[in-house]
Amino acid sequence: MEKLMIRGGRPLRGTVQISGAKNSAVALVPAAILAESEVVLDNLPEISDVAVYSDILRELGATVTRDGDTMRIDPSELISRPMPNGKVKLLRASYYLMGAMLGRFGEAIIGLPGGCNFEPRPIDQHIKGFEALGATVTNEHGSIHIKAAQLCGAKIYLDVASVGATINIMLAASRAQGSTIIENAAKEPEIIDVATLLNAMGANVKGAGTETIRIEGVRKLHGCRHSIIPDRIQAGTYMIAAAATRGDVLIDNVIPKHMEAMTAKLEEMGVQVVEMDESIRIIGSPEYTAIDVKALVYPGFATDLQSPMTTLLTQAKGVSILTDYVYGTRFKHVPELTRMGANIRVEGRSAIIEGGKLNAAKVKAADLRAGAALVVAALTVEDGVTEITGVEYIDRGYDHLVENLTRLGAEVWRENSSE
Ligand SMILES: CC(=O)N[C@H]1[C@@H](OP(=O)(O)OP(=O)(O)OC[C@H]2O[C@@H](n3ccc(=O)[nH]c3=O)[C@H](O)[C@@H]2O)O[C@H](CO)[C@@H](O)[C@@H]1O
Ligand SMILES: C=C(OP(=O)(O)O)C(=O)O
Repeated sequence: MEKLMIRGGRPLRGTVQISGAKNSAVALVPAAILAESEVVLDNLPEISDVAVYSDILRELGATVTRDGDTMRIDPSELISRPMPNGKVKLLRASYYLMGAMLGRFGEAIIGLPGGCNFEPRPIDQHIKGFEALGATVTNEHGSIHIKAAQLCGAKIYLDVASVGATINIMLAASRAQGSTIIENAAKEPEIIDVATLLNAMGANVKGAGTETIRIEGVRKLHGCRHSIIPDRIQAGTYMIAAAATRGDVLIDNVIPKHMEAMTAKLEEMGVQVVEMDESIRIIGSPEYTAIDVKALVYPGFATDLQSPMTTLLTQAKGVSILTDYVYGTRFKHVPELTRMGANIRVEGRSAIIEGGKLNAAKVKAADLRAGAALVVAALTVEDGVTEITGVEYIDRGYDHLVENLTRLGAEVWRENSSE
């Protein structure tokens, strides 16, 4: 195990390149198994979730090679085989194997997903979708068994606009007979990215990015080449880090439209945000105003940025209230920030944050974005070195974190940890 060591107190300055999006990549890699020839994915992030997913595909018989940020997936020799344990337990998005295997083979046996369990994360809407498409779904000893003699298109209303359920249904429905309509679909940009890949593979998906998605099933899907959209959560984290350290950072390879909620909130606090075509410049200020933030589904403020945003709000004058309407108990970063001197209390789904300076401490990342919150916190600390364990969570989603921060002038390094 490793730990991150950060001596803070330096304003971040310079340019950071944002990699492709984790939450697209972990859907696009399994989507490739629906094709019958090679799929090439460009702008792929170098993160552990993607490495684990490529191993899973190899275990299923696909040929997967990676050269820089390009991955080639040849699924022509893929076999249908149960995946109850092992690597599927390491990441949340292994649930996409359910929709992809179901679409390709009409059956799937997949262990319940792992990843960041900051609160119970049900998959009832995924299952409801597979059943509506004609599959029989059972949970046997913690593995989901799904089987369909013939997938048939259906009208599916999602009780919650779930990103995972929307994508999983799109994957299976793209090979079903007839048309599927998903109502109350999630609208996150990653869903559009998956639809773009599927359509390039020969699928017929319309309406992705709106609350109604129509999928006309096709008999076969073929290989293609696709470039993954930039990671809006990584971009948002660097925007927050630049503001928290009172720095001046150009965040490059972003889609500013995806960052609108974050940009609006930063401006409300007093951060200067300059938008360009594919980049955003953040210019920090000595003083920030306390604000209220509500994490919602897209295009609202992203729940995945809620934890690092909590840290930024510790740098504002006065009391801020941050409420998470997506995950009401996603506050594992709060006790660790408190250990660093933050004044935060959690009430229901809200964190109430009183601004003040943070101190160096030994802290533990309990999940990916809790880790990001601690990294930002450590960067603001003026004296001493902060030690962050649980780095394996951070490595799930931040591509070249140490290199990027070092290039921006931060003092950050990895050490072996016995914890
Ligand atoms: C790999 C990936 O893309 N992960 C993202 C995805 O996770 P994930 O797809 O798991 O999140 P969902 O959009 O499904 O969850 C949204 C809400 O719906 C609820 N729900 C979800 C599914 C279900 O069957 N039943 C149900 O009740 C969840 O408890 C949660 O309250 O979207 C989340 C919300 O933007 C992000 O935090 C994650 O980073
Ligand atoms: C919660 C996250 O991811 P996952 O759904 O893969 O655990 C995240 O990216 O913040």
